Amino acid sequence: MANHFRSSERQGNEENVASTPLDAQDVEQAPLTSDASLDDTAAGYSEGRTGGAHFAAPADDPVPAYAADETPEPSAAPAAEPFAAPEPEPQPAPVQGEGQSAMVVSDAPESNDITAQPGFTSVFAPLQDDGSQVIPHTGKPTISLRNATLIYPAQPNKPALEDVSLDIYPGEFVFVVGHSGSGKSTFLKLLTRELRATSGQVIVAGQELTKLRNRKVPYLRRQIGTVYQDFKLLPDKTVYENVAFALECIGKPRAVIRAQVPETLRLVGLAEKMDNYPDQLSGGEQQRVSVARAMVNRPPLLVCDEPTGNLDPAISLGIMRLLDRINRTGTTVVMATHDREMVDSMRRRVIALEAGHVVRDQERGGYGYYGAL
Ligand SMILES: Nc1ncnc2c1ncn2[C@@H]1O[C@H](COP(=O)(O)OP(=O)(O)OP(=O)(O)O)[C@@H](O)[C@H]1O
Repeated sequence: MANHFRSSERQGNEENVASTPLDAQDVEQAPLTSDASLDDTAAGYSEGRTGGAHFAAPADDPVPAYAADETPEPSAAPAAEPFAAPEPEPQPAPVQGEGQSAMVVSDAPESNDITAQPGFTSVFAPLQDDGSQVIPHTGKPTISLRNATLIYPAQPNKPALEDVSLDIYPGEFVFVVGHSGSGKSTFLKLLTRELRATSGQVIVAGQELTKLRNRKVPYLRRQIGTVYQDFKLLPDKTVYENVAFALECIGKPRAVIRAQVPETLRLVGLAEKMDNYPDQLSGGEQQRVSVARAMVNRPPLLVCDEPTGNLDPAISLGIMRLLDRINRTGTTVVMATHDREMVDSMRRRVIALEAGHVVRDQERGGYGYYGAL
């Protein structure tokens, strides 16, 4: 969606990061409530996981300083709780199928699943389900699709998504899985209104996106943080400037930017690298910058498309810890991924797509069997 957010040209040197402690893990504990500007915006944000974060009313937003289709993924919403959830205790591996909802259409056996083999220890074990991860499906969903279909003009006879109906509630952490080409990215693009559904309804933050006027799209996107596999950092801006840019685009005052950007960079463990350029960072660090950029204005919804796709497992764990903590403050997270091990370890809600259809929607689900992807 952010077509002027160019991909950085190198993925960075992972050795440096692999050997460093997961500093995000430590700094993530730092509360984000120390500056008045954040406190000012705290009203309207609900507390804790079960309540989830609320969307700000678009009408209250200032006029955007950019055109709809030039928008980076600005994020604007009231400040969340500090990202300071306690680390969950390691739990015994959950039973496959536990918590499975009635909506399961198919869930093929996982006989090739190395994670099911005796003695296997996941790098994501620290993120294992702590039993508190099922969000009640009550109240107003953050995301609601009703018979949503998306047909690309280049593929008129093969809908990329067809007749998809589902609800995602505030505070949920939802993995979207499926074969390459199954429709995961298309689904995420419907949520951010990068694409408009061909038919059906897509409601995000109480707005029907198929009817939303283009000029209103920036207001929607302020409330959605986005994280992509290829980071999409601006190579000619420093770490600080990359994060600040998201706030500048939505007209935040300089004083707010000066307070909020360093605080967020501290949160993701990059306080020391504020003046570096993206090509001076490892891949994991670049992704932490993009998480910081997505979260700097505390959006109630975070949409992630393969955020760990370019990272090795140890670095991915650092990013997932960060996203997990963000989710535990009440932010709804929807993440497309091919990372079987991560999904199997975390046991959150899993929505599986096949050829544009939802074939499984499972609480505390596993990755499922998709063969080579
Ligand atoms: N711009 C486009 N024009 C035409 N067809 C498209 C376009 N983008 C995607 N498609 C098709 O839509 C279907 C779904 O693609 P999508 O990118 O959503 O899949 P995906 O599950 O995200 O795949 P991957 O895991 O490889 O990223 C595929 O058949 C793909 O070829």
